[in-house]
Amino acid sequence: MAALTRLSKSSFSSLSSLSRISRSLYSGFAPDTSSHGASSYSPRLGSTPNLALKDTKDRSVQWVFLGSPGVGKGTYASRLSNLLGVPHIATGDLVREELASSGPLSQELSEIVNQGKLVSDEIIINLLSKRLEAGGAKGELGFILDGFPRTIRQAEILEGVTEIDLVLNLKLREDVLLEKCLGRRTCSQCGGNFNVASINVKGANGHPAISMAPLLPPAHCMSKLVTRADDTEEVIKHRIHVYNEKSRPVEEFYRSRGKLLEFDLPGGIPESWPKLLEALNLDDYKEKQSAAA
Ligand SMILES: Nc1ncnc2c1ncn2[C@@H]1O[C@H](COP(=O)(O)OP(=O)(O)O)[C@@H](O)[C@H]1O
Repeated sequence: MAALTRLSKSSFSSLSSLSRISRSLYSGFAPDTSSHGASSYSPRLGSTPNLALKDTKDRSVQWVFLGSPGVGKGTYASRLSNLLGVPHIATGDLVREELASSGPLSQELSEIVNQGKLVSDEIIINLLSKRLEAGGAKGELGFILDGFPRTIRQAEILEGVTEIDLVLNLKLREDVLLEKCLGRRTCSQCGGNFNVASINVKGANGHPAISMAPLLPPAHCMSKLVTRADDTEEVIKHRIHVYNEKSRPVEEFYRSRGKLLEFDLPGGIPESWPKLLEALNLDDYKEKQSAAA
């Protein structure tokens, strides 16, 4: 009980700080339609008939990416962030930065992350608030959030402070998720993310066959590849379990608000990226942008 009171008190202060940051982030800036054209953008509604998008004239997109560990949230969020000119904010990256900083939280975080558990809502809200504040100071507008919200409580806090336009739910078979996580590598020098897994899974139980070529690094990164400490088989399985238990309900949270766009990945990047752009009604986005310029 005492812990609950403590959590709600501290979450309240984090919430007001996120709220304050969010307000300062979106007020006082002139809309910049030159780089991202958000004012004219609205996804096709095919698979989500109730998707009701806010008119985003005064700011850029505010999207959330959901999906199990290993599904490719980072890959596609980062590509879309480049395309739309909005920051890709991954709370997993914020946690890893904090871990690497050897700050006061790093020991506590490393134990939680390396066991595949979720960091407390309070810590995550704090890290995210700081990131949004830094972005606000640089004039960032809009965001693509990856890995947040991961609990209903985080979703409620986010809903209390700002409007989310679209929630993209990326989906992939669970056996493929495990292989993909085991194949993840990062270049310790340039920070690039790669995947050495070569996936060829036959169709079974109503699931179609799926093939994904590895995403190999350039030769100069090859000798500098590292594996995340939490990408061991045991920890990945636990993270997938935690996702199903704690984060799956977040899908329903947004589905019931008509904001969820489901996307089944048909394969690797070459097959999935064009189909994703099509699902988001962004397939001719670049052409429209240059025609309007
Ligand atoms: N929104 C969040 N809430 C709680 N913990 C989080 C959140 N985002 C990231 N984390 C922590 O950081 C770890 C790594 O996150 P992430 O890079 O998103 O991994 P993945 O999606 O591959 O599981 C998570 O296992 C969790 O411990």
